[in-house]
Amino acid sequence: MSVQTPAATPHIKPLADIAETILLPGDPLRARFIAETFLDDAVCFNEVRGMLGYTGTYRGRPLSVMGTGMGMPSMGLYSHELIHSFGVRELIRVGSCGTLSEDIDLFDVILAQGASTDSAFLHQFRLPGTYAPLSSYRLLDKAKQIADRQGRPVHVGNVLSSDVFYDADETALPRWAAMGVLGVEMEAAALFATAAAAGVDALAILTVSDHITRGQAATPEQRQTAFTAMIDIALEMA
Ligand SMILES: O=P(O)(O)O[C@H]1O[C@H](CO)[C@@H](O)[C@H]1O
Ligand SMILES: O=c1cc[nH]c(=O)[nH]1
Repeated sequence: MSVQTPAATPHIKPLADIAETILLPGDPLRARFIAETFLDDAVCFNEVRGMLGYTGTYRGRPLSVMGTGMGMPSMGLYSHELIHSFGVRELIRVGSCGTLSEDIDLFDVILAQGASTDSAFLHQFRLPGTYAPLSSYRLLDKAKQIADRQGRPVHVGNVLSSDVFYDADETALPRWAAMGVLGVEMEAAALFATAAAAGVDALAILTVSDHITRGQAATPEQRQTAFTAMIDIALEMA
């Protein structure tokens, strides 16, 4: 199902319909790569601020893909507009992350069951305690089943959505890792909370681009294009 795209929002001027299911990489060039490489009949639906978005089909099913930029505020505003102004119902982040785990290797895939955070983003909901942003169990279970069917091993668990890429406190990440956090990225918690507040489904599928304790890192080109395992799982979610 695709929805008719109404008026523009401050950050999305719809040039075409947006599907009810959307893949959300941080990098708009990764969105373009996914659309041009994997979607049939892909048309660009957004160019505002260079935050490229495309709608096409995958195996005959409508699917959109759009960049979100980096960080919780950016994810917060794009996911809000996609849900509330354009009727998107399933939002699947396809991102990169770092890890400190010796059980996880560069380019491994993590399905984020939950996203802990050091961000103040969740304060807007004024909850009298600590909210645990979770992915949609329906989407998580579906992604795990797709990965199993494809014979792709994945890690499933908690990640950290951090406001800080270059953390002045070098003890922070090891302390999160000691709590079993598998990976660190910068958007999933905002996506999960925004989706939960709106009653729609969200998931984050992450590729490990940095092994922080081993000092390994993907190249900028690999961050744009070499995440095929994650993309193969995400495309089947449509
Ligand atoms: O590769 P993306 O999806 O942008 O995700 C990760 O990469 C960026 C940092 O380099 C942050 O956005 C982080 O969450
Ligand atoms: O937020 C991020 C994303 C990729 N790699 C990291 O180390 N951190």
